[in-house]
Amino acid sequence: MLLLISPINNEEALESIEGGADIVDVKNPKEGSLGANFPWVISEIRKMTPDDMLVSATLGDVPYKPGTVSLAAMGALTSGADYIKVGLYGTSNYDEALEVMTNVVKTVKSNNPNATVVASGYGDAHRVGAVSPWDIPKVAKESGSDLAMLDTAVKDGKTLFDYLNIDDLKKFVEETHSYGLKSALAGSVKKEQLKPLYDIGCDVVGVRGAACTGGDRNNGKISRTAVAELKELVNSFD
Ligand SMILES: O=C[C@H](O)COP(=O)(O)O
Repeated sequence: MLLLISPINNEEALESIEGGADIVDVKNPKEGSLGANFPWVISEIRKMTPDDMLVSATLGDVPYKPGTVSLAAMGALTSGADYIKVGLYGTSNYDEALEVMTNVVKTVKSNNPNATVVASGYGDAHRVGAVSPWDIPKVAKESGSDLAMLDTAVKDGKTLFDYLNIDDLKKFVEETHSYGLKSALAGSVKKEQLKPLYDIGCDVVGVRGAACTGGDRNNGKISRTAVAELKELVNSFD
């Protein structure tokens, strides 16, 4: 299981790299759960990240505006991201989510066939009127995305496990795998929740809060010690 860590700036990116993250996921929590950061922040982090380490960028908790989101995808790509994550927030159903993702995939793959596209839904989609988490694997598959992901839309201390139990998450991972895609799970994931996610075959776990000082995704900062502890724990499962 790969460890994706979400820094907001160069300083936190360095901590993520030194701590041993597998994927450095540039994000801007001020703009939401999958808030987008600025192109120059993505470029700077790409420059400081070793070539063999993936740099991910979130396009935001995106609206149902396929053209706008496609243009954002192009921006992330040209800024150096290898991994493009789309938070399907403003898409309220399967068709809308598929339309957005199909256009993002077209944009990304026609410019860099090796780049990875992640279709992300939310375990608590019902709280914000977003597309159901159960539609995400099929949206990922039909759009040509590489991963189906779930995070949480509202960061109020509740975790992904407050909305989906381990059997639900297993179903999500298995459906995703049945399409030949990889799965990613996030949402205020705690240290003790890593093993259950590993056991159900989750391919990528996304973390910010648990990698920050005080476990606080907003007021804390990513620390290399916390990242290294998470990484060591994940490695111990193999
Ligand atoms: O992609 C993963 C997110 O950054 C998770 O953040 P969080 O652990 O604070 O919910």
